[in-house]
Amino acid sequence: MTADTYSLVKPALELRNLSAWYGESRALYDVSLDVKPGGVVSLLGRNGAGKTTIVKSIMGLMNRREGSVRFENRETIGLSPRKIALLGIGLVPEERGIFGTLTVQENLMLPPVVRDGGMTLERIFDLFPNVRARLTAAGNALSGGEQQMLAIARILRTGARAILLDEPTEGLAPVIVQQIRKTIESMKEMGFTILLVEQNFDFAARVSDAFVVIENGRVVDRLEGPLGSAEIESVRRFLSV
Ligand SMILES: Nc1ncnc2c1ncn2[C@@H]1O[C@H](COP(=O)(O)OP(=O)(O)OP(=O)(O)O)[C@@H](O)[C@H]1O
Repeated sequence: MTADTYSLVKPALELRNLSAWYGESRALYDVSLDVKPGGVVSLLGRNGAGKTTIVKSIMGLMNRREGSVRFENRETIGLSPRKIALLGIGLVPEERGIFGTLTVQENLMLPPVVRDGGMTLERIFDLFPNVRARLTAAGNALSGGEQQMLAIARILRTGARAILLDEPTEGLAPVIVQQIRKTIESMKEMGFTILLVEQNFDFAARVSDAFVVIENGRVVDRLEGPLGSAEIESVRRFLSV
């Protein structure tokens, strides 16, 4: 999507004044951001800034959250994580959630289909040939890259239209990171709404339409891509990367 078209499209995922707590401890303060269909928004920020908490809050995984999280015009505050998933939001968590004693095929088929229009296995195997090649392997026999691919692949099968990716490139070799970049680009072309948490700013800068910078549980900056070199420098300085 070009920067011009991106600015005209209505958001699919809209956060307004989202706040969340771990027990008594407040972790998010009035976070507002939009992600459009076919758009990728990256959450940037140092360790402990609150990026994962935003993703967990969108899925309803915090015991207390306030404000508004709308997906395709439906308010999700007050809904259970299961109902939120049924609306078509899928999470690929940082720890990937692959079951080590199940095979790749079993892991792939595990999440329930939530909506029509999920990707067929054939299409998934086109995107992830490694997943097909390893179908009978146990989850714990996979490399980190293969686990990440499987974690993304199984969400695409469910019919989710918005995908929350928490640090998908963490600990992976550059060649795998490039494969994940291609996957995200294909998902964009297919119109998925993607919210990405990334420590790897170079990676995020390449795939994102917009960036939201988080610090101490608050949005401290918003940038629309593609970034100019001055903006890249200032974000880099902020993140100290
Ligand atoms: N289960 C928890 N209980 C209490 N506090 C938590 C919990 N998980 C995270 N926090 C706190 O919430 C704040 C935000 O953490 P969060 O994991 O969202 O940060 P992050 O930006 O995703 O960083 P990282 O890259 O380190 O995962 C931090 O101060 C963290 O210590």
